Amino acid sequence: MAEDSKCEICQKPAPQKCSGCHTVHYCSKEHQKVAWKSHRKVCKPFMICEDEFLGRYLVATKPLKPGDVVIKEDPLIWGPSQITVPVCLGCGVALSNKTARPCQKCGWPMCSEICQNSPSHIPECSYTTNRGDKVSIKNFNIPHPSYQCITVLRCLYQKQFLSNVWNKIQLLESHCKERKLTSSYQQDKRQIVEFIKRFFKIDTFSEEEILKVCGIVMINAHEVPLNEPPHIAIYETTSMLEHSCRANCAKSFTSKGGVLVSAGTHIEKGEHLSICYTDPLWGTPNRRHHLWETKFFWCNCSRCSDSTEFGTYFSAVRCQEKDCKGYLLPKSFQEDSDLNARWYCDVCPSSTSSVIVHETLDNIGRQLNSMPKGILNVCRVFLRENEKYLSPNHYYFTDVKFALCQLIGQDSGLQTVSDEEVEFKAKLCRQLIDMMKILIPAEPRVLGILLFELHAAISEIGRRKVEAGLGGPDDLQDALMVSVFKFLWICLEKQNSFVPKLK
Ligand SMILES: C[S@@+](CC[C@H](N)C(=O)[O-])C[C@H]1O[C@@H](n2cnc3c(N)ncnc32)[C@H](O)[C@@H]1O
Repeated sequence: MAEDSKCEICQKPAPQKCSGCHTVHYCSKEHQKVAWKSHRKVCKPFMICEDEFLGRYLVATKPLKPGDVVIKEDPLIWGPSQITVPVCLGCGVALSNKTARPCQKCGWPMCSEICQNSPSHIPECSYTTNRGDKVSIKNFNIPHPSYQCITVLRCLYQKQFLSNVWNKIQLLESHCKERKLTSSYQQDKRQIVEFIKRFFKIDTFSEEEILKVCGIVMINAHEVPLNEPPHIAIYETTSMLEHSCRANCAKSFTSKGGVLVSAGTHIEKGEHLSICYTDPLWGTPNRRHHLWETKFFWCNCSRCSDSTEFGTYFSAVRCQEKDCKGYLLPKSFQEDSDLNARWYCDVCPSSTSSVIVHETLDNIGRQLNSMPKGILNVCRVFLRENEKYLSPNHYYFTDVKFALCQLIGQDSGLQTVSDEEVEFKAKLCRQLIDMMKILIPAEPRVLGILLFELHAAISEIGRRKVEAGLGGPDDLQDALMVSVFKFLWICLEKQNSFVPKLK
């Protein structure tokens, strides 16, 4: 017990602390129960911190294990993506000539009367009604420009009518200063500011205010893949999570658009909580540029700071010196954009200009993009042809191997595939799983898919052994149980909220 731990209720010495947040103490179970009614609203396994470099971020207040729920919350605001085909503004589902019915008040196409009356639709509905003319949308097959301003408009509506929500939104990072220098800022000026002022005839908000909200949406909105097309949402706490290319938390969404953030690794008390804002299976230069272009920071996370990416050589190319088995990497990816930067071999003294390495990588990337998808042989040829240039775990290879291990046996069933092919599938899955555990341990979907494919291959190998009289049914059962268990464990997410136990 910390010397000054006092009971929240009676201020007597408190030997026990709340196991939910580890930040409040009680003298007894009884007093914890008394406090729970109000404490449950603030009991969270993290605290909000702030510094000049990161802005606000979250820090664990107690050790967390994989699967522990960290945040569960509904959006502050949700709306359509900036570029979208016409969608229902009540539920986000894509509309067609057959399913769309105009809102009787404002004309925006909706999917049902329930959605027409949904609270989410109030902002654009009331601004359109005040404007006088109804909206008329006839073409449902192509992106419609009118939707570009909806999410921004929904935020601005909060400023006018719901100050408690607005107070939370306006605290979020907007990167106005950095955005001013970008083409997307000029585009937002033309397409969103002008539209709000001309079409909706709204004068309440200044150009600066509207552009700040555009920035808040760009920096903080999460894509919610519940429908096709996905919608976007801003969350009060989840939007404060910092980024890491080797994140320790994973996010998923409830069927109503709420977000659930859970620990993806063992997290120590005092550790920063993070999610990955970009595609963690892109190479380091691409991830870092994407983060700069969309979120305005150069990532210096533990993965970006180690050019070998924890010894996986995920972004490395092979040294081309005769008989050398080494890999080339820059001293640091932070300096790789420098025109004079070089990539150095980890075995021999040679080095190559970064410009030449990137040219080679761009060529291979173009080859990969133009490849027909879903064809086993095409994948194999790609791996064979580029073996001499890329490290075995290279991100281009990872992409193709990930496709390959799903493709083997996909068409006509694994039973029809040769023994070598099934063994190859199992080997690929194991290689990828080992690497993903190092690179992206909190990413349950990728690991889940790989474990599922591995389980299919192991089960087929076992079936063949039993059929040939080479292995006992116990071997098969064991192999299956291990992989099925792992797969289920990864996929399950705890969603219960309960009174935390006293420790
Ligand atoms: C979604 S917001 C996170 C919340 C934000 N810190 C705030 O105070 O509102 C994303 C912004 O946080 C900062 N940020 C997040 N992760 C970062 C990281 N790993 N390194 C540097 N800045 C980061 C960047 O300014 C980024 O644009």
